[in-house]
Amino acid sequence: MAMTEHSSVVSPLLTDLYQISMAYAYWKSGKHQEESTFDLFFRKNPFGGEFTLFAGLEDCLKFVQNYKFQTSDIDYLRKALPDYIEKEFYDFLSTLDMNDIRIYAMPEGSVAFPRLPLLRIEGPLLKAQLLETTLLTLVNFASLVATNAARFRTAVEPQKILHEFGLRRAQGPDGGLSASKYCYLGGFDGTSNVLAGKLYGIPIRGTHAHAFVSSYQNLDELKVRELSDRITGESRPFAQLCLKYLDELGSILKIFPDQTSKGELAAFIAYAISFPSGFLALVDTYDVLKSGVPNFLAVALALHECNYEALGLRLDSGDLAYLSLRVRANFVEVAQKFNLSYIEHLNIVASNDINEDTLHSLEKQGHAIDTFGIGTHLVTCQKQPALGCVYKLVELNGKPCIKVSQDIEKVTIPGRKNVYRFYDSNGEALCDLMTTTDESEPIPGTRKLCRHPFYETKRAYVTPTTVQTMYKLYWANGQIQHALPTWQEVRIYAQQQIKTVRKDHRRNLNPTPYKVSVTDHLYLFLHRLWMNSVPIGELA
Ligand SMILES: Nc1ncnc2c1ncn2[C@@H]1O[C@H](COP(=O)(O)OP(=O)(O)OP(=O)(O)O)[C@@H](O)[C@H]1O
Ligand SMILES: O=P(O)(O)OC[C@H]1O[C@H](OP(=O)(O)OP(=O)(O)O)[C@H](O)[C@@H]1O
Ligand SMILES: O=C(O)c1cccnc1
Ligand SMILES: [Mg+2]
Repeated sequence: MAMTEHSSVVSPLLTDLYQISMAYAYWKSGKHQEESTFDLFFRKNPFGGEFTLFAGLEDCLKFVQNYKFQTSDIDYLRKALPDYIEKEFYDFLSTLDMNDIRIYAMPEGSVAFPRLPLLRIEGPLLKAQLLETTLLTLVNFASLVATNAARFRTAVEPQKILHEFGLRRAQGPDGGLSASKYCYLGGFDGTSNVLAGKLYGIPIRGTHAHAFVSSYQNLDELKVRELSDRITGESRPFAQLCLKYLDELGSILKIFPDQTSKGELAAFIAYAISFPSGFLALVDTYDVLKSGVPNFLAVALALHECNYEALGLRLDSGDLAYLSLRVRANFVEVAQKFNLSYIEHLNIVASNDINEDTLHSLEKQGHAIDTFGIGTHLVTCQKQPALGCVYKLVELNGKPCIKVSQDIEKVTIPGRKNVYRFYDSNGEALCDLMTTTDESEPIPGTRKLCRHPFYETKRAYVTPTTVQTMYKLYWANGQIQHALPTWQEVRIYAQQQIKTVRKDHRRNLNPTPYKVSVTDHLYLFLHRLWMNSVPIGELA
């Protein structure tokens, strides 16, 4: 399945009023058919980093493919817009489609850098203009949260499992669903969001909450106390077995079996009877080391006697590094005493307000956590709430357009451009080179002058071992031009792309800026146009 389900609110009215106002003014003044090119790009990487993951392309293509003002949309506009809007404009809008628009883009999941167009939109001015806000809203959060997830991913060792638990804290239902989708792209392994699992095929994962533990006061409340042996099918007195093992654990773990919470034990027993092959217990409701872990291990050993293996436990408070190490030490002791080596390797899941800095700190301290469950700070992008993608007109009727600014970073790079990524012999990215579309493609093994777009003295010769052409034509003649990859393939591509970015560009503290350069031809073109666009002052 290439295309995944799409939010139903993504439609032509999901835009800013000024797009429709401009559309009318273009139409009224006879400019609507003029041939335009817009670039969609950002100026600064998020989170103080030096890379961004580009996401949201499939949603953009689906939006363009389904672009149609519904009768109710037109009726609403007639009421909402001024009376003097000519009625023929509404007739024009009601038949509008995006079939003569062309969209060039980087593949979804590409690593992107400032000033590179992520999308290049070409076609009639009115139509290309109408797409601005919706394309931005589809790309900005998707790329931001995917990049956030990728940063969390790089903060931990590759074999660690990351689960996204953010739905309850996300910016509304659509924010939650988008976060689950794009965190998976960024390298998370699963989500607690069940709808995201259904829509996007993301593995759904989860444990249980404190409420399940608190819902039991004591063992008498257990209505079911038996469990059938997985192999023989024979009914076993499961609750009794758990109490027997709890007693044995007293001297091994140096705890008092009578002091563990019996409500907690009852909850674990009930949960294990319900999920004998999927038992993962939340152990911090009362006291992790004196109650939660002994109760958990007692149930795990009883499960073993019934030919099942427990999965692990979750820590949700306290010092996660210290507690995880103590828990692992308990696992090692029990594994040795009972000669059950898998007990040593049971999964330790940690959650509770984890952010990127916590992950880096935990890695430095040393810990025994296998899986991180992360919600709030991941999905709300705590470090930076928005990516600043913009949409700028760069060419009209074959003539380049430039937006000048006092702030050099805000000057747009005019004209239709291509982007090439240069790689060294290790497959690491050296720099990106922007060219005008009439320049020839750079050739691998050939030296090329790469210039900073704005600073004359910053330039270098680069000889790439390989060259990646970053754009593909994705939308033309009213059709998606490439069979789109599956969501799994996009995720794999994103993970491969991140590995091509040198470690010093990826580190979290003061990363080295990646070079985004232009050819000599584009440099001269840009600066000539810039000069011509700025009037010469006169001092009296
Ligand atoms: N070893 C650690 N190093 C750095 N940060 C940690 C470590 N262990 C836990 N944290 C973080 O410290 C914070 C602790 O949260 P908080 O102060 O709310 O305490 P708590 O353990 O949740 O207490 P409570 O029992 O009240 O829930 C969390 O953000 C958690 O991710
Ligand atoms: O901490 P996050 O990264 O957002 O991860 C998700 C959190 O959601 C759940 O509890 P919730 O926060 O609802 O309640 P609690 O903090 O009292 O456990 C869970 O136990 C995690 O703590
Ligand atoms: O499954 C979990 O453990 C979970 C799910 C959502 C939020 N917090 C935890
Ligand atoms: Mg919490």
